[in-house]
Parts: sequence; structure tokens; C-alpha cells
Amino acid sequence: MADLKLTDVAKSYGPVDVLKHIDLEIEKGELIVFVGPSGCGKSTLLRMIAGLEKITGGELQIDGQVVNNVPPAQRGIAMVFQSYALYPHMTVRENMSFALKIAGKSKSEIEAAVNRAAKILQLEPYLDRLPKALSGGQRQRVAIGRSIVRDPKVYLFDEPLSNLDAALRVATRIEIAQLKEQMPDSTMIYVTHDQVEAMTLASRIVVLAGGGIAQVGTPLELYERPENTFVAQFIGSPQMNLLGGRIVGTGQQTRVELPEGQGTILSNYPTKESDMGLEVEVGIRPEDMIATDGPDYAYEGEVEIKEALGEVTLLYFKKQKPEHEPVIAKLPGIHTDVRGKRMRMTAEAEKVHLFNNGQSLLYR
Ligand SMILES: Nc1ncnc2c1ncn2[C@@H]1O[C@H](COP(=O)(O)OP(=O)(O)OP(=O)(O)O)[C@@H](O)[C@H]1O
Repeated sequence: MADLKLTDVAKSYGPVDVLKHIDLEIEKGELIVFVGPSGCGKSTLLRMIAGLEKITGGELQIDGQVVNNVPPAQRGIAMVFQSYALYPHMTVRENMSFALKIAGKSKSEIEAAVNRAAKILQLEPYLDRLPKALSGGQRQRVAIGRSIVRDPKVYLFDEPLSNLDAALRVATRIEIAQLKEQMPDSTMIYVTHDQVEAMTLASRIVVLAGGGIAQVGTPLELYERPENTFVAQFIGSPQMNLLGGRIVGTGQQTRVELPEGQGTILSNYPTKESDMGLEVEVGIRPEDMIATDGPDYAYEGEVEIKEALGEVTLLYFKKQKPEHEPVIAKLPGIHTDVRGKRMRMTAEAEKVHLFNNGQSLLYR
């Protein structure tokens, strides 16, 4: 049975629909990450699951129970926010014990729960310190500790790392991954802006856009088989190149002509005879671009900008029309003297994505 089930869930503020037709099943033990552009409703959806926002349509079930009208405290969930809001005058131990004391738990129960959480989070050396004597990452761990002691069914994280600096973000992200491994049965939902967090932590990612779900899948499914151009360009950095094309050969492999690149390319996306001549968008990730001297190329252009990042070099090709996005190639290693040079690019057929009107030809 799904741990969480959302059926046709909707949210509107007065006449404004923020979310609609959200259908999602989350299994026990999953770590689900919500991503999407700013304002797409990630936090709103999380807050509706928490019970902090009213659901204006549809049904939310937790553990088989409809909880639309159940108050937050009775939903068996715990929420960790980006601002950790610890009580400054209480020690780590007192901060972590507080909710259990309020709930009337016995001293021994509280001690056992706090010790267990402190062990999982490696907070044992800090239990008698005040929050001000802790680093940002340690404070965030105490905030997580306060939810672990309550042994909730579902953990909700709203951008828990966004107040930390880059190095600490990486360290704390790894700690959250380890925390999840130590609590394999806990269900977690995590909102983030950070793609790397989403890709590394998630068992499945939910991409939200335009008030709905653009795709749900494992990180690799979204990366390798995006259902639409939105997900294709949202996942991966720099974003996937999209070039206008026309199908000129069909079958198990499809050949596409690319007027913008003056070449043609093969894709492993299969097509039917009736697709002959179909206008498509051809998606090639920058990291899948291969430089070639051969006659069989997809794109020829002049390198306008070069960014050397050490292990890779980004090449930005000169746009042929102002309304085009620049085509970007991410080549391994260091490339000198490429600015102003004309180069030909291609990609392996298995890395070439095809879309029609924004929808992948794989999912027709
Ligand atoms: N109380 C409110 N009244 C009216 N509109 C609201 C209210 N709260 C949020 N919204 C709107 O709902 C939409 C979704 O907001 P939400 O904070 O969920 O987005 P988000 O995806 O979490 O954004 P971000 O990534 O910027 O944090 C936004 O357009 C926002 O302006």
C-alpha cells in the first residue's frame, strides 16, 4: 500500500489555480524530491501534505487514511524547514526533547529517543551545547534530530540546505543520504532548487511545472528518457540543446535532417513510416556532443565563446538566428585555440532525443 496517495489534488488561492490534477503515489521508504521552476508550487504541495495549507480539491491519504481535514499534529509527519529555528536558550538535548516532553512522554522514553537520534546524526558530542556554539550544519542536524525523536511516518524537508554555504551543503547532503540509509523504512519528501541534491538523493523525482506534474521518475529515467522538452531542459546542466528538424528516414533508427546545423543525425527513437516528413525537435545534451571531422555530422558552427572548467570545456556556438538558443557542447579535457573556429558536431544515436510539439516520441 502506498504510504502517501494524492488523488486529483488541487490548490487555488481565490481565483488563482496554483496546482491542479496532482496524482501521485509514494511508497514507504521512498525519498521523493520535488523540483521545478520558482513559483511552480513545490512548497505549497509540501505544506498541503503537512496540513499547513488547506487542500482545495481532491484527496490526500497518508497510510490509507484520508487526512484532508486532519490537523498537522495528528498526521504523523515531521517537517524540517530551511531556517532551523532552534530554541536558543535550550541545549541540543533540550531542543530535541522538547516536543516529546510536551507530548507527555516518560523520562526514559525521551532519553532513549534522543540518544538514538543523536547517534544517527552524530550529535552525541554536542548534546549539552547551546545552538550558538554549533556550526550551521550541526544546527541543521539538531533540527532534523527534533523530528527523528518523534518517529514520524513521513519526513518533509523544505529546502533544508539552502542557508548553508557551498561546502557545507555538500557535506550535509551526504549526511542526509546516510541518514536515509540508516532509516530505510522512513518516507521522505524533499523540496529543492538544487539539481545535484535532487539527482543524488532522490529515489524518484517529481518535476512540477505549470501547476501540474511534468514527469515522475528515477533521476536516471528523467535524464535518459525525458517525456517532454520541459523536463529535458530542466534536468541537466547546461541544458539540453534543442534543434529544429525533419524526419527523413524511419524505422528502428530514425534519421533527421537539421536545417539549423546543416547536417543529419540518427536517433534510436523508433518511428513509423507515417512519421516521414514530421517536424521534430532534436534534443542533444551538451555532454553528448562529439566533435567530428567526418562527412556525417549534425551541426556545423563557429565557436563564439569558450569556458574552460578544467576537466571539461564548454563551447558556445554562434547563433544563426537571434531567436535561437546557442548550441552548447561540453567536451572532456582542455581545448585551446577553439574560439572563432568552425567545428562539426555529432552524437551517438542512443543519445539523440526526439520530440514533437514538446512531447517525446518515445511515449506516444
Ligand atoms: N498565500 C498565498 N496567496 C496567494 N498566492 C500564493 C500564496 N502562497 C503562495 N502563493 C502563490 O502560489 C505559487 C506557488 O508558490 P510556492 O511557494 O509553492 O512555489 P515554489 O515552487 O515553492 O517556489 P520557490 O521555488 O520560489 O520557493 C506562487 O505563484 C505564489 O505566488
